[in-house]
Amino acid sequence: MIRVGIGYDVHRLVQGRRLVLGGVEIPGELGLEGHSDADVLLHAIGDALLGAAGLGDLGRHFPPGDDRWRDAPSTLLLREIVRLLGEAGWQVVNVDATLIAEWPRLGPFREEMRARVAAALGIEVERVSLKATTNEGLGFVGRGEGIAALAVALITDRRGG
Ligand SMILES: Nc1ccn([C@@H]2O[C@H](COP(=O)(O)O)[C@@H](O)[C@H]2O)c(=O)n1
Ligand SMILES: C[C@@]1(CO)OP(=O)(O)OP(=O)(O)OC[C@H]1O
Repeated sequence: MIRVGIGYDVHRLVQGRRLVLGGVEIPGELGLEGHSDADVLLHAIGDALLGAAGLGDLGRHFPPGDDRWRDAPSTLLLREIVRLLGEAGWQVVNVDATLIAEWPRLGPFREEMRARVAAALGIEVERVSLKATTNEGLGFVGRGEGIAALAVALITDRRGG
């Protein structure tokens, strides 16, 4: 059995917050607002994995009112999601995600992000694909008010997937 899931997330760019994307802190004046570290890329990947397994979404497992997740690294959330999938008999085959942001450019950070995502998921880095696009100056992403991310994940119940 294999199953596929999709994830989407958005966080607002604000002053006075760290910018963490794909588990990597990116220097700059603006960061993402949220209850956790607001790593929008990892949240999209986490939702895709939960969706593939039919296990709901991030808010179900990590409620925003719960102090345990305040400023929590989203790599921790991903590890917990992989644990939940494992309990249900699933393992990750691959993930593919797209960052939608005018800034920062993904290029300089892509390989470090892939390595961190792969480590959090417990899979080889070759199974993690990270891409980016701008929003061509359009809408809230285009105005630099926020960053969005989309992800797709494939999971299997077979060892070695
Ligand atoms: N935050 C981003 C956005 C884009 N890129 C790279 O630029 C290419 C062109 O983007 P367009 O939105 O103009 O199509 C895109 O394919 C990415 O390679 C990026 O690295 N980081
Ligand atoms: C990750 C959680 C954890 O409290 O909070 P946020 O960092 O605000 O992220 P979001 O994607 O808005 O919602 C999911 C939450 O469960």
